[in-house]
Amino acid sequence: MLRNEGDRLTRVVVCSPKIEYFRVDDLKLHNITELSDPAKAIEQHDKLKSTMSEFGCQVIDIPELSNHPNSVFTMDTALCTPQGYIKLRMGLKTREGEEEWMAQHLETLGEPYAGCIEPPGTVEGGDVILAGSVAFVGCSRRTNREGVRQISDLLKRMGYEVRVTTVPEPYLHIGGAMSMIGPERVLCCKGVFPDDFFNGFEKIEVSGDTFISGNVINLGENEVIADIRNKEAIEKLEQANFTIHALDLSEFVKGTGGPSCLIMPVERK
Ligand SMILES: NC(=[NH2+])NCCC[C@H](N)C(=O)O
Repeated sequence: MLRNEGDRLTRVVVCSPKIEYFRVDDLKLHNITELSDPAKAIEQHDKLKSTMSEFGCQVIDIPELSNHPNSVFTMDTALCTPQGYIKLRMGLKTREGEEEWMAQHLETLGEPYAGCIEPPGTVEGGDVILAGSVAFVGCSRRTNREGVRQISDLLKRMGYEVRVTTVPEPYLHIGGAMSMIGPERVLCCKGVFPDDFFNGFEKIEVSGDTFISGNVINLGENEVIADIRNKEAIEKLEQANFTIHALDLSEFVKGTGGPSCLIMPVERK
């Protein structure tokens, strides 16, 4: 059950890189810029998992989907809501199949099914951020207009006010440019969002010079996980009295992912 990405993280699904993430035939087709170093990637991912466990979050680690190097980026494949999970539909051809794989794992975990995105709609998890009574949705290279229409319908039926914006380059998803950092607080990149987009929320703004400048994992209680290179966000959050777990996630930046792309939050309280 997840109502607000700003709440405390209590249960998460991750997928440790073992074989598939290091076995990429065509980097471009998988939107991966560079092959990562296996030993480093495994160590970095272990640190991510232990940071979440030590915070008190249950971490469920599922095996990679074969021939799907991007399956380590579990964020994108489903959306957990107050009524159960929504099976999404990937916008990148080489990721097709990850939706069904994740749906099966969520079923095993006892998550109720709450709907799905049908063709020709595409929606990736990085483009939907639940924030209590509001849902922030990005229309992007990965989430098309029809996908936005379908996900908006599903979320409105659950009582969400849906706010949609177009995600500009260099961001892949809305989640590269914003993260919830508390129930009514967001970290966001300047110049990306309409002026009234975050009405009712308190903003901490960063200039946003990379595709993941606005991307952190909200653990809850003013604690976040950030990539060590995300200096401006770290500095601003420190000034706001946050505790930052600055992790080196270089091997996943090579795969064009930020910290939150590596987790599928199933429950927040
Ligand atoms: N939510 C995210 N930003 N996920 C990053 C996904 C990266 C992956 N290479 C892709 O292009 O699909």
